[in-house]
Parts: sequence; C-alpha cells; structure tokens
Amino acid sequence: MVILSLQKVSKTYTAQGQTFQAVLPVSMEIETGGIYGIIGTSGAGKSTLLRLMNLLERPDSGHVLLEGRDLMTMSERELREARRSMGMIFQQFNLVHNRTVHGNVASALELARTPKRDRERRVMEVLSFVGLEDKAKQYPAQLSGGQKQRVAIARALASSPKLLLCDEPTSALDPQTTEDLLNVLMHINRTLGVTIVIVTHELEVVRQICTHVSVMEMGEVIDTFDLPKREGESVRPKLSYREQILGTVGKEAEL
Ligand SMILES: Nc1ncnc2c1ncn2[C@@H]1O[C@H](COP(=O)(O)OP(=O)(O)OP(=O)(O)O)[C@@H](O)[C@H]1O
Repeated sequence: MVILSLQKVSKTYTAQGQTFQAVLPVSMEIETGGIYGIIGTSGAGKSTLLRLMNLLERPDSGHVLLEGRDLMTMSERELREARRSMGMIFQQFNLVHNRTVHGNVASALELARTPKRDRERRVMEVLSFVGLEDKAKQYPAQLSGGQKQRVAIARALASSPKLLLCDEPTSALDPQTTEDLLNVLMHINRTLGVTIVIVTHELEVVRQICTHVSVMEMGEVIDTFDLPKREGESVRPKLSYREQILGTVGKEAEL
C-alpha cells in the first residue's frame, strides 16, 4: 500500500533576485513499511525533497498525497491534523534548550492538545522506547549527541506517526552512535510498523537499513532501486575501535 505519493513536485527558491530550481519535477511512491533512503551529494536537493513531503516547504507545482489525500488542497487545520501522522527529525536535533527532556517530548502533545494525564503516560512510554526514561528531568545540554537525537525521535513518535522523515539524522554523530541510532530506527520500523524516509550523504546508512534507495543529483532523482530486507538482524554487532580501524578479518591485522 502506498502511504505517500509525490506527483511531479518541484521547488524553486529565489534569493537576491536570482531563482534556483532546487527540485525539478519529481514523482515518487513510498510504500507502507519500507525504509527509503534519499542519497546524493551536497546541494542535490535531498533536504528540500524531504521537506516537500510534509509541506514544510510548499511545492511550486505537483501534488503530495498522504494515504490518497492531497495535502496541497487541505485547509490549515486539515494539514495540521495530517502532519501528526508524519514525524520529523533533523541533523541538529532541534530540541528546545530551556525545556527538559520530558518537556521537549511533551511539547508535541501540547500542540495536539492531548489531555495532561494521557500526555504524561505517552511521554514516559516513548522515552522508555528509546531507552531514556531515566533522563526525563535532564536538559538537552546535559546529554550526548546520540541521546539528544533519541529525545528528538521520542518527540517525533509521541503522536504515533505512520511516517518518520529523517533529515541527515546521523551526520552529527560518531560511527558507534550512528550504529546505535540506526538500530533504534530499525526497531521503530519493525515493532511499530512506522515507514521511514531518511536523507543522508552516508552510503553506510543506506547500505545498513534501507529497503529502497533514490539517488539525487542537481534536483533530479537519477536512479531508484531496492535493497533486500534484513529480517531480524540488527545493524551490526558492536565492534571495538581496534576492529573498526583494522577490519574484522583480524589475522593479518594482528601481525
Ligand atoms: N531556503 C532556501 N533559499 C534559497 N536556496 C535554498 C534554500 N534551501 C535550499 N536552497 C538551495 O537549494 C539547493 C538544494 O538544497 P538542499 O538543502 O535541498 O540540498 P541537499 O541535497 O539536502 O544538500 P545538503 O546535504 O548540503 O543539505 C542548494 O543549492 C541550496 O543552496
């Protein structure tokens, strides 16, 4: 089943009197349950394409259909409602610094006017899902990068989205933390059935978790292909720094 469909969406920016076409007309179908990677060099239009998916950027032309409903023709209120089924996370986490971990996650539910008692229960539920229930009272500045991204994921999950849009979610993280986070994303996909779209410039990210890949260049999708689903497998067993640097074969490395 198709959850999100982009139909010839395009985006032009105007800056200092100059126009620049960041995304040429792109069509794409996101099937329920997949992990879709969008990869390409810097400036290819990946983030713009992702932001067109939830209308964070409004396309100049084309249509964006969420479960068959056109976001382009929705009222503000309908769009707000529809966006609740699309969570989003960012490279720089975008947490609110003067609110605790709990407050950051709760903010998504406050916007949705969820009653306080349900809010409390849901915040602890999603924090425990990402393994951070013991950090609820801490502030973002007290957390590592990987923990901050987990808070952002918990915030995105709070309203039980069907789709999670990830904009370079691991680009600010070290390799080990990246693997941990990819395992969290895979866990979300498998156990909650959330469809994921992930923009990245890291081949490894695509190789390790994606089931479908789109390659972008100069505003166009120039290639699309599928990858086999890795059933029940986590991203990779934990490797020591020695193993990561020298490789896993080990024999010649030990000499
Ligand atoms: N708000 C904006 N105003 C003007 N130009 C923009 C805006 N946002 C993006 N662009 C331009 O559109 C092009 C595509 O940007 P986009 O961020 O989508 O690329 P990207 O593939 O995600 O690259 P990166 O990995 O560097 O973020 C770039 O040339 C960028 O400078």
